[in-house]
Amino acid sequence: MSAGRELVSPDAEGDEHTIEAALRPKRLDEFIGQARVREQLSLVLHSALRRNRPPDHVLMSGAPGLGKTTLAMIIAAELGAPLRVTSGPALERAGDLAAILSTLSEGEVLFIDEIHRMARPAEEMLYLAMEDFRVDIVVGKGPGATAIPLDIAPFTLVGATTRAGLLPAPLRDRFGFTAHMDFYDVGELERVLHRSSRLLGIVLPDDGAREIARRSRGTPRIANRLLRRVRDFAEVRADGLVTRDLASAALDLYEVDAEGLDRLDRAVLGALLGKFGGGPVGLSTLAVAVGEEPETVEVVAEPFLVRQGLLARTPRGRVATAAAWIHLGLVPPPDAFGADPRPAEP
Ligand SMILES: Nc1ncnc2c1ncn2[C@@H]1O[C@H](COP(=O)(O)OP(=O)(O)OP(=O)(O)O)[C@@H](O)[C@H]1O
Repeated sequence: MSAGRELVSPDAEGDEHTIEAALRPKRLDEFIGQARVREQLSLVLHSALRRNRPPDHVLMSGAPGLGKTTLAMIIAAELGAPLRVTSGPALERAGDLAAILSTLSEGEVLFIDEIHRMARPAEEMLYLAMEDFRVDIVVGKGPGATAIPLDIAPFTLVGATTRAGLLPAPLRDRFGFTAHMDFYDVGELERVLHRSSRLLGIVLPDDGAREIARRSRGTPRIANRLLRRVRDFAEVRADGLVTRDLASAALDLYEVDAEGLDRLDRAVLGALLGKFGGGPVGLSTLAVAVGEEPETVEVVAEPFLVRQGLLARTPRGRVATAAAWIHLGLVPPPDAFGADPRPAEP
């Protein structure tokens, strides 16, 4: 993987997990942005605390790196409850989930990341556990198999998914509250950066913070990562002060462009324009053209490109907008998606 690609990938890599843990807000009032989600969640949690009951199960959906894991930890901290963490791909068999559910303590928060990737038998076991705090342990095989019901302690499930649309309806319906996490705006990312720079001991003037925030793809994880790379650059090439010009030079070096597009984003747009005349083209064809998995293009690149108004999803396939042509320094054809249909002024 190239340096540029790693830098703006929204997934955490290597030592980053340790640094992320140190930078995570621990309580709801430290959590920046997502105002609506914060307010809704605060009500859910406080009313549960008043009733002295575990709150409803919570589903969080949104792109990688927006703070879903952080919020799950905050939920447990606000409830004063222990937290158990697992992920959909780790739950291959019903027994994997039964082992966790049967050892939960009362009120514990169970966080399942990537819940849409859980295997079917585990998913079915989860329905009953969420609704009735019960699991059926199947003993034996074939016609002689019997299900032994086992009560489990009332718990709160917090599920996270980058693809809410892939969750089967019976699972989605069992969550009492769904938090839709959106990309952060530049102002919110500036606050994330100021907070992180204080924790990391980096001197970050406002204009430097703004420049990094603008290029962070609306994602706190990327903002924190760019901050560290810009800090390295500032220490080696300057006096450590992260000014706007310095941030801009550092991020140019790392191939993060002025709108925060990374190599994959530019490859997707470049293929769309260069190979398919702006589209429409199907997701898998586009993914093959850039040498990536369709899921990577769909989950990592597309949501940001759509949000930036550079790509549109249409019933006939992916289409580059007029703004995409302009972003890559090209002249959009008159029939480009989103082009102004009026003739130019004489
Ligand atoms: N609202 C926020 N305020 C401050 N920092 C945040 C916020 N949201 C996320 N972060 C920072 O971004 C990093 C990534 O967040 P987190 O791991 O919670 O994302 P995620 O959505 O769970 O990602 P993934 O789905 O890829 O695991 C954390 O280190 C955290 O410090």
